[in-house]
Amino acid sequence: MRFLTAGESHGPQLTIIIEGFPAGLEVKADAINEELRRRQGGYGRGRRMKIEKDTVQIVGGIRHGYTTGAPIALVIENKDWRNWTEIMGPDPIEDPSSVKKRVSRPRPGHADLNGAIKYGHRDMRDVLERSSARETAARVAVGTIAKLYLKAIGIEIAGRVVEICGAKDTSPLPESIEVIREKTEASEVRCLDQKAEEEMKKVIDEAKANGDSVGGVVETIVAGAPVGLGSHVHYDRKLDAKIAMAVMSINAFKGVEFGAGFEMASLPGSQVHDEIQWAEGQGYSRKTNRLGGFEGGMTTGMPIIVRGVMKPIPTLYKPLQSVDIQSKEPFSASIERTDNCAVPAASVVCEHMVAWELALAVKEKFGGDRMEEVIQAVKLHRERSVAF
Ligand SMILES: Cc1cc2nc3c(=O)[nH]c(=O)nc-3n(C[C@H](O)[C@H](O)[C@H](O)COP(=O)(O)O)c2cc1C
Ligand SMILES: C=C(O[C@@H]1CC(C(=O)O)=C[C@@H](OP(=O)(O)O)[C@H]1O)C(=O)O
Repeated sequence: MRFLTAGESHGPQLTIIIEGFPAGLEVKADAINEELRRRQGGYGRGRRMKIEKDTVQIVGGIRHGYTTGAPIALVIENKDWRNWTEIMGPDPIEDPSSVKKRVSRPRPGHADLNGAIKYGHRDMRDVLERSSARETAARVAVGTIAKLYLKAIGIEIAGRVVEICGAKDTSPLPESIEVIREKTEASEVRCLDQKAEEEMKKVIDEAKANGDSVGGVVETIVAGAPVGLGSHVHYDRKLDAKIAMAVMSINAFKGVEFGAGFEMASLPGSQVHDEIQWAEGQGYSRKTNRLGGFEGGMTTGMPIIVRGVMKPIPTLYKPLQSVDIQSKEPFSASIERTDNCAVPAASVVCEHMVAWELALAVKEKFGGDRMEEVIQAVKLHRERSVAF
């Protein structure tokens, strides 16, 4: 299974092609739209999100509400495009400077300068249009289909924000994915605890007032993954490593941890490894889940707990020092429309990247051209795991 996306942030649309989902999976546009709505929201977003109202058009591979097994093609329009038609048009224009000045002032922390040097762009718009996290809308659309596929075999996913610039939500995880969803949906920052929410909003407001930006930590929780997704046999078959890559691929993500994560560095083995137990009719489980659902690159059957850290947004209303690539003069970067915190939105993106990697792992282990084949194979594997 694989997917590709194309499209610029201020171009007409995002275009998505996904290959490999079996036939017979129920997919409704509304389900994708609901997840797109979740990604668009969250405290700290900028003016762009007031313009967009992301909705998906299904233009291939799904008929009468079910996948056919053919490649799935999706489109998400950029409503902002109509304000950028001249600047973003594909056709040659006589005098580019009459349309708009080149973007020649790279923002520290964004892709602008590296992309310009690498691809030889004197107008850094040709970098920023594609490096923009606008593309994460496409990933959420793909991830929603992955979530539906996983749900059909008993795997559920939720996400939450655990920190924004030092303001932490230390509340324990509720037992049920449904409760996590309800509580985070009621929160403007997608955390569980109301007091933490107020603190997080405060640090976002303070940063905004100072022309600054903030990052944070998000957590994705997966319940119901069967034992043995992924493999220990080769570096590129370890599922925790693949998930880490998928999470790190989200714009502005700089680190990933599973379970107790970096805290493990200061704990002895007796306080890290999860003791194994067995019960009639239930099979094996762990007494604790400090390893976050993975041993040997394979799922243990315990919930997967993966966290990612997002750096603060690079575009700042109070700009940092940089250099104009035309004049080579130093300057304070020009002020652009921007989010000042996108951690709540990123938590939704993280859920969907994890969903995609799990869907790949399920497909690899269980195969299947039709959904009923997948469902049957997973059921048999679960029964064998309990009886083992
Ligand atoms: C949901 C989301 C929204 C973002 N919004 C902005 C933004 O408004 N302004 C900005 O400069 N960066 C924003 N970013 C971060 C940049 O896209 C990112 O820092 C940039 O692509 C460079 O990539 P890197 O940080 O991974 O190195 C956002 C990231 C995410 C995940
Ligand atoms: C468009 C989205 O996020 C954008 C990500 C982004 C960036 O530099 O990554 C910059 C901003 O775009 P603009 O420059 O148009 O204001 C964000 O709004 C989105 O999430 O849908």
